[in-house]
Amino acid sequence: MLDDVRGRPAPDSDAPGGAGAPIAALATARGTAALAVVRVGGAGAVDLVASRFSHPALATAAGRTVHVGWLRDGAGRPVDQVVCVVWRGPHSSTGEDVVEVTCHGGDAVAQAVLRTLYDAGARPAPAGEFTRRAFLNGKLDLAQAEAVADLVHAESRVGHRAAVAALRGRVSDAVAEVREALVETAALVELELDFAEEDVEFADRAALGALLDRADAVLGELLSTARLGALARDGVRVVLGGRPNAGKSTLLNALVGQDRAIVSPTPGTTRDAVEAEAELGGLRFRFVDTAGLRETADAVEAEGTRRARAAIDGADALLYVVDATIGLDAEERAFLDGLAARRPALPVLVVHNKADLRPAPPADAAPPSPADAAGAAGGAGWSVSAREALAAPAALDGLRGALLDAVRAGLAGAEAGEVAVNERHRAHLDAARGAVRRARAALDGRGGADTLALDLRAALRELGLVTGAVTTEHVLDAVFSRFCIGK
Ligand SMILES: Nc1nc2c(c(=O)[nH]1)N(C=O)[C@@H](CNc1ccc(C(=O)N[C@@H](CCC(=O)O)C(=O)O)cc1)CN2
Ligand SMILES: Nc1nc2c(ncn2[C@@H]2O[C@H](COP(=O)(O)OP(=O)(O)OP(=O)(O)O)[C@@H](O)[C@H]2O)c(=O)[nH]1
Ligand SMILES: [Mg+2]
Repeated sequence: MLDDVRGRPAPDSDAPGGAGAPIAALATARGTAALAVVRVGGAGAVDLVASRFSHPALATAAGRTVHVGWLRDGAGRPVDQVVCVVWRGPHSSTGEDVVEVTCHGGDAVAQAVLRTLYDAGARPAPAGEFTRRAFLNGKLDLAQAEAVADLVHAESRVGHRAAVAALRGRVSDAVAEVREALVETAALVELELDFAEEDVEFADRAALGALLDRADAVLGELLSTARLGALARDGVRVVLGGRPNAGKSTLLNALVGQDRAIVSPTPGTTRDAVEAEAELGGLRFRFVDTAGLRETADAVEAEGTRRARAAIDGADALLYVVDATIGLDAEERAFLDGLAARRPALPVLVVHNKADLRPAPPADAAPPSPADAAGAAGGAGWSVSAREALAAPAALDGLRGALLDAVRAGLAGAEAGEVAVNERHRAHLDAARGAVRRARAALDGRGGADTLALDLRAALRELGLVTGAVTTEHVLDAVFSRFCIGK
């Protein structure tokens, strides 16, 4: 069942610590730090903090004022010297009264401050509760609220930019643009429905078609950013695969500049997948070293090989490492051809390693081009010495650049716009586009205005689910469960 949960009155209870009591939570990370911030929010928040503050006049403080004093526990013992920032609703981040208590950092102080406030009648804030209230009070729409979680979790420059764009309402604005086109279309179509018996066509079908095409185009643009959104949030998973002893583990260590994976001259050294991260072009790359691919009677190594294949199947890109003194054999070419057939969009770079063991190429030999490198089995690939690169990380810059280019090639320029929708948005936008296209087909077939109207309503509902104009408790729980306590 759909319902608009905004504006619904908060559950009422005046009991201290009860459902209507102010909520309190640590807003900063745990652990040793110079300062920690405890947030208290909801009706009565200012009175509650004032009851434990050395200056009781805090209770009548105006919004956006700062007060220095001592927080005392119920027995009057000093807990900490603190700074209180008072926010009066509706001019606060949540729209309600909020007091921020900045105390000294460290777990013992922050916990003592929290205990004092709970003792005074506050109740612990559930995860995401502050942002949920900001949404319910109309301070943020749902896409903006999600951006708050994305901002906090962003681990790369691109992820940060995408979250800032969404917080500023760029996803919501694009959705609103589609929404307006559809509302206009729907109004014209519904008008026609009312007069259906008189067989009057009010709506200019060409104009309706243009509105639907516009909606389809904007939805397409938004959907094209979903892949960037996934990579910005989860990182780019690059698997290092290849024969045993090709130098995969050495290459992993060289790429991330850390001694992460065990290297040895014995083929079959790596068994479990080993992960290490590095930032490249503003994206977080997660490199995954795997067991060498070969038939083996050793049960443990065979399991490693199975995991290696599974890792390749789940990869965003593959660095296929080859010992250049041996080259690619027929079985490997067949494997890479099969992979290219199964996952045509997977960037695959063939890396010819141990170049130091090969005689230097003639001076006039052309350097490998990214186009060659990207071609799977047939490509000339990249020639590197992972071992030498351990001491000279810049030696791999060409390979890094080619990898980044190959990954970016699959993003259709989405990075430039900064907007990057998340998986939840993608599902609703995709459903909305499906409905828009059904509406377009109904229009083209000069089909009944009644199915057209249904399709338009379905599309509008999906758009509403992105921004939270339409929502359910289930959607809100799914969104806000991703938040940390205190957000
Ligand atoms: N100390 C502190 N820093 C913080 C936050 C906070 O709550 N406290 N934020 C937590 O999210 C973020 C800033 N977000 C905020 C969003 C709105 C309002 C606010 O007071 N809005 C009012 C007034 C708007 C205006 O004058 O422009 C309003 O919407 O009515 C405050 C902070 C990040 N930094
Ligand atoms: N000369 C030379 N030796 C290398 C190079 N890269 C790796 N090696 C050596 O090749 C051997 C195997 O290297 P690893 O990195 O363990 O190879 P691997 O592909 O991870 O092997 P498995 O884990 O068994 O699949 C080690 O003795 C490395 O020192 C290189 O660029 N040049
Ligand atoms: Mg290895």
